[in-house]
Amino acid sequence: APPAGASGQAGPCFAVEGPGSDLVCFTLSAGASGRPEPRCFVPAPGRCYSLCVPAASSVPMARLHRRLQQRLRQGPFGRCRVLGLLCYGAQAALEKGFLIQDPQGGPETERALEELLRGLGELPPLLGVYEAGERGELWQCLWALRGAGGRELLRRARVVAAEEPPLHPAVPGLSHAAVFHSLEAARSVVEQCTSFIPEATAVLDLVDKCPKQSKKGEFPVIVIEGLDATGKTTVTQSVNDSLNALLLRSPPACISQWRKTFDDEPTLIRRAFYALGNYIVASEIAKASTESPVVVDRYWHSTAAYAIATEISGKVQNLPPAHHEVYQWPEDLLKPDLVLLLTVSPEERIRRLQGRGLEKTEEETELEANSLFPQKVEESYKRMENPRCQEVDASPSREEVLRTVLYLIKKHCGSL
Ligand SMILES: Nc1ncnc2c1ncn2[C@@H]1O[C@H](COP(=O)(O)OP(=O)(O)O)[C@@H](O)[C@H]1O
Ligand SMILES: Nc1ccn([C@@H]2O[C@H](COP(=O)(O)OP(=O)(O)O)[C@@H](O)[C@H]2O)c(=O)n1
Repeated sequence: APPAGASGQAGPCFAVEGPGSDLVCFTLSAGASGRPEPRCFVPAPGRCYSLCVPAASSVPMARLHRRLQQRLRQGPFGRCRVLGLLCYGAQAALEKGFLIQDPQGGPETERALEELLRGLGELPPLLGVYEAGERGELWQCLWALRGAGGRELLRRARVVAAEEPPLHPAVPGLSHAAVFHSLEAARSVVEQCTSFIPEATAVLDLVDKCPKQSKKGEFPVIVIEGLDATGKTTVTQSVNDSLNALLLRSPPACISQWRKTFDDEPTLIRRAFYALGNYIVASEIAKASTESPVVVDRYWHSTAAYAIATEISGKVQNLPPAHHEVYQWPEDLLKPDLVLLLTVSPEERIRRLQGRGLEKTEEETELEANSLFPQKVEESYKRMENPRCQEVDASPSREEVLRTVLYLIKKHCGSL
């Protein structure tokens, strides 16, 4: 049965993300009874706060979430621990936000949060304040900020522990917020960005110049996928030489100069950019495959696997189950003949990363630091369907990996 909130109606549930691999879940109860509160997230004698915004696939909300995230890293919040928070529930749509743990308590953090919220415009997010009761029980007060420095208490309810939901709360929203299954869906997100990202117009112009519904030519199209430093560049280049093929990559060169700009944007916008890149590459593949075999370094599977792994916090088991819609190839995107997934052990991958010694992006650093992340990317790759990824052990020597890859290409694509 759904939990009863202070109003007696079905209330929201919350999932605190990290720092461990498990979600800490809680819900609200009007009465004094119920299971014990999840102690772990309120540091005694400190205080704890929450902020949430709708996680709908709306550009303004995605930017608001990003803005809050950036502000919570600065100034008066420096002493606080900020954790991801998902608010989900019986009827309500998913909300995403933050749990802010202030180890010292005191009025400064609350004041700073109020100030932050008042600076956000007309309808700022609600502020949740968590405090211990007389018998050590935990209460959540939900405040709406009003004009002239006032605020209104919307609800006061007991915080009680809840079971982790069978499906990670972010899973149902993935197809709208991070994994795009049509050109139109990705295009409309980037279109909403033209007023504040000038490069968005240039990306859309390039996309609109591509012929719609590109069809593959008669030559085979082979995609090479895998985590960073598994050997994709090495393999694609040598396969290319051996087959006299054309080498393409996603994102394509024509939009690569804007990657940094879009990488700094929230997930919704960032993933829409990479999704559009795949449609541009599709038109390049269509053209090239009428003349020679084509080898592609990363394509839709990368876009989807990285998006899923970044959005789903915690352990590998939190990923959407096999055969979920997020793992299905978009119907309007040109399909390759063969997709090979290069895999190496984590230790070997770190060795290759270090050997290469390039400057690292934020995401790549996370890849190394948080071993759950690459596991989730790789597992997502393995769950992809139609076309699926065929795994290739890429730990042997360069020559041997090339031999295996050429053998598989020959087997699947016939004589070249
Ligand atoms: N089979 C292999 N054995 C040993 N080192 C390899 C092998 N394949 C690639 N490398 C090295 O590992 C590093 C990463 O390879 P690279 O092809 O750049 O990977 P990716 O394109 O997947 O990021 C490079 O320094 C490369 O020379
Ligand atoms: N088709 C693609 C290619 C890259 N990407 C993103 O770009 C990152 C990796 O790109 P990269 O160019 O650094 O990869 P490497 O070929 O250097 O390993 C991933 O973390 C994805 O977030 C994507 O989303 N879709």
